[in-house]
Amino acid sequence: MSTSKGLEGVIVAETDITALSDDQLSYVGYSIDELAEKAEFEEVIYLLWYKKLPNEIELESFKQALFDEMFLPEALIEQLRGLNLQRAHPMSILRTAVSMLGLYDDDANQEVSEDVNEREALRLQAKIAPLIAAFSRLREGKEPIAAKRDVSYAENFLHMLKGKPVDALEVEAFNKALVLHADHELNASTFTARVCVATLSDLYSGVTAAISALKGPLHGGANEQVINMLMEIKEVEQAIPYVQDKINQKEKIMGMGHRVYKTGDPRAKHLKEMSKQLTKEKGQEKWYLISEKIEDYVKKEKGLPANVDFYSASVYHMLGIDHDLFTPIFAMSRTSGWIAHILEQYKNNRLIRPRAEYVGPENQVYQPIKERS
Ligand SMILES: CC(=O)SCCNC(=O)CCNC(=O)[C@H](O)C(C)(C)COP(=O)(O)OP(=O)(O)OC[C@H]1O[C@@H](n2cnc3c(N)ncnc32)[C@H](O)[C@@H]1OP(=O)(O)O
Ligand SMILES: O=C([O-])CC(=O)C(=O)O
Repeated sequence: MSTSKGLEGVIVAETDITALSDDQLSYVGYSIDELAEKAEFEEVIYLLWYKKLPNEIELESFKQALFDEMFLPEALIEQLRGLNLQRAHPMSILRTAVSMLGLYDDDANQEVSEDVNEREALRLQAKIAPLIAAFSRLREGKEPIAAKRDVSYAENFLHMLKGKPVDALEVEAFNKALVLHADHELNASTFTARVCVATLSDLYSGVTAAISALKGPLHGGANEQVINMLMEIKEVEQAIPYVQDKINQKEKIMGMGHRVYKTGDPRAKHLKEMSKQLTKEKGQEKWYLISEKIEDYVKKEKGLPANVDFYSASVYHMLGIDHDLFTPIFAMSRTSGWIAHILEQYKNNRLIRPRAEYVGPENQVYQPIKERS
């Protein structure tokens, strides 16, 4: 038996959702560069789930269906109030709350089928937006805000979170971030979701498992670490000494490096441009400039490119979003990709059960407890 640490380079599934090759990324054959510039997040969700871009009528009815589910059961809001909202990390709250959402969906008790999955998928994608917005507001002592009819998913989330008007550039930036985070082949959280549902467990279980995996700082949790780093650095001239010191201490620079991309993450340039525009518009260019200095230095010294988590940090900061909500927002977007992969797994399912090579001691003799050292 041969092993591949971290399953690097091991191909474990065929997929028609997302392709990563030669440091390019596409969803169902559409380049991420084009989607980032032109697509609404709702179109991308539809593309990932149904493998085609919707026409006008299909998109309208999909958006309406999402809007119709964009509310939370009252009982769930009451339960959210009782969680340890001030102290628990929002990713832990989200992990628990998405699991709780499943308690209010009768379909989660049904045997897995195409109809059941489709209804659950829509509900979960719709409700995760008011869910994050609601617990964020509740922890600040504010009441949840209802979704607005006839606005995009991106705008609706910002509306439910902030409860005040957002400008067009903010909506554009947020929509772009949602499009860019929507799917990414067999990253750790998506693989986790697929392992979970390959036992024929339900969609809520798959997404809850995926959220748990996304939370870690080597994966989605890195975006919060990036903003913490920028806040610690504070001034542009401190950027290089700070990173030099980290590298000398053999610490990782968050938001840099990637298991698959070696020359660059194709999503990063779009977020970089958004970061540049937003920081300029808001007169806070230093966050972009600090980021750029770190990126250039780590690329030069370690040959590592910025990943998707790097510039999303300054983008979300410019949108006035609490830093500990950055990873939940990643999860909100990635739910679309997790669901696409869960549906693909169900369609062509086989239990995922690899092997491990045993390297521990052998032929040990059981000793009564009193005789053990
Ligand atoms: C959405 C996402 O999940 S994107 C990734 C988000 N995660 C981060 O940004 C965290 C920082 N980056 C990392 O930890 C890594 O680059 C990962 C986890 C993303 C990829 O890791 P792997 O492919 O497993 O690479 P691994 O961690 O083994 O690193 C290989 C070498 O590069 C170094 N390295 C990798 N990333 C970094 C980094 N960000 N900063 C400094 N050194 C790094 C490692 O120390 C290691 O060096 P060594 O060979 O001298 O020991
Ligand atoms: O693919 C990965 O390993 C991590 C990543 O960039 C993502 O999930 O977006």
